[in-house]
Amino acid sequence: MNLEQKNSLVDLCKRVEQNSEIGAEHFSIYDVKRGLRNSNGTGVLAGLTKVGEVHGYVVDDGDKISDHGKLFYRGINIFEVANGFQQEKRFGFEETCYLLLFGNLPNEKQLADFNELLGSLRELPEGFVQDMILKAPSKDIMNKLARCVLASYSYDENPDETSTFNIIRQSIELIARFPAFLAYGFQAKAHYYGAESLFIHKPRVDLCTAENILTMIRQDSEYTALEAEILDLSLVLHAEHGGGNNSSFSTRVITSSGTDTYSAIAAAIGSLKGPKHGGANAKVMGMIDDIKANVKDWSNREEIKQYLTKIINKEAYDGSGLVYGLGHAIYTLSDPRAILLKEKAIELAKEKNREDELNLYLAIEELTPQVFAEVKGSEKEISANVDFYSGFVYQSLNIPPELYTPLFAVARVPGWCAHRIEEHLTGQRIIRPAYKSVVTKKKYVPISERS
Ligand SMILES: CC(=O)SCCNC(=O)CCNC(=O)[C@H](O)C(C)(C)COP(=O)(O)OP(=O)(O)OC[C@H]1O[C@@H](n2cnc3c(N)ncnc32)[C@H](O)[C@@H]1OP(=O)(O)O
Ligand SMILES: O=C([O-])CC(=O)C(=O)O
Repeated sequence: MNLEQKNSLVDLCKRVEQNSEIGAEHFSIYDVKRGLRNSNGTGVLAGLTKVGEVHGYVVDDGDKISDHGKLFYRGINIFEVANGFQQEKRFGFEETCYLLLFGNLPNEKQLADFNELLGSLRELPEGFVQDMILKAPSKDIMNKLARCVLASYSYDENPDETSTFNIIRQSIELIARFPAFLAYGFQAKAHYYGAESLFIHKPRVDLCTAENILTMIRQDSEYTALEAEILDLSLVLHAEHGGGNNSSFSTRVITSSGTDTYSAIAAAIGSLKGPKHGGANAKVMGMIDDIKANVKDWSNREEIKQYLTKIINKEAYDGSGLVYGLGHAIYTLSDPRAILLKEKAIELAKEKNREDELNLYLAIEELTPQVFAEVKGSEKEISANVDFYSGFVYQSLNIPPELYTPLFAVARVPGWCAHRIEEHLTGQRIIRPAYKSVVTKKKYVPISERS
């Protein structure tokens, strides 16, 4: 684009800004549920699900009352899910995929068969790595994941059929292949944009999802049992979050049009990438670096508070006014996933000598709600969400930062697929809410008469 074209685009931007102005009063006149939220802060009821349940408050006489967060996968509390497989010293992500997709925990034989099936599907189709990944590397791995999903359409002999069998087949194939999409997308980026040596390790049928990720992203394929165990737990904790989160709702909206699995899952990845959703885990890391660079004494709570005030006042970090990793649409007092990840962060901080850094996270978690209340004069409860400690945990496992949000995507595929299947089986209608037009009616003007 030349300078003249750029300037004319700047003028067009001003025009669209003027033409897009909708006075705040219109939203109350027409009782628009901005962000699909009711006036008391609860979400608009948009559907029914048996996949996941997210509890963050109780409603008493129309008032929203804050509560500690609870998360259920197919009716089972996430704490029980995590304790269950960890106590039995097993990996849990595959069992979680089975639970989310089919509705029940698998017995030993069912889990073994499912693991075998996933193992047999992990390798990418012939030519895929060369043609779809290495020939078009991307600086952003989320973009690469979305493209891998869309490209999978061309490698599927029956991509469009929306029978339950076909959707489940495609879902299992995607769950199996995502670790390779992530690892090879990362290798292509590191090689073509970071001048690193290129290595492509094949997935192994005998390894679980977490182990395959670690083995494929590392040149020496080495990982410790603790690293695999923590990554597996993190995948489990990120696997599902009800039908209303932005990416699962996107999956349901798109599924309701009757389109193919690849289109629906690619859209979900686009949603998850956003900094207010899964992209927040990467934003947290940038924010922590920014705080470290600007707060001289990390143990000085007053200094931290002052900097958080600047962030919320849009005077620091990315100017968005957001303290990333805090706040949630449903959770108020706590996010159960953040509690579990915080436990891991504390363990890892001791082991890796990162306690000073962890103390900074703990201070931000504790002080942000105070600063938020002071600056905004808001009674809204904000607490650490799943994205706050996940980056610290991944960093302690030596996982590169550009993979933090993509790992969230790998984990969420079973959740998205379970919602797609449920929408397909129970939705029955295209999702199509209303938009009230508030534009003044005008006549079409012939081109010769326009100013
Ligand atoms: C996996 C996940 O998606 S978990 C969420 C990950 N996202 C983040 O961590 C980003 C930071 N947090 C946020 O942006 C928000 O808390 C969200 C998007 C997660 C949830 O937002 P909601 O609960 O719907 O709150 P909503 O968007 O209505 O915000 C209400 C007000 O609180 C502010 N607010 C909410 N969270 C924060 C925060 N973390 N820091 C500063 N301000 C915040 C909003 O900017 C808004 O202010 P305004 O009224 O002046 O515009
Ligand atoms: O529920 C939400 O809005 C966001 C979230 O935490 C998730 O999708 O994991």
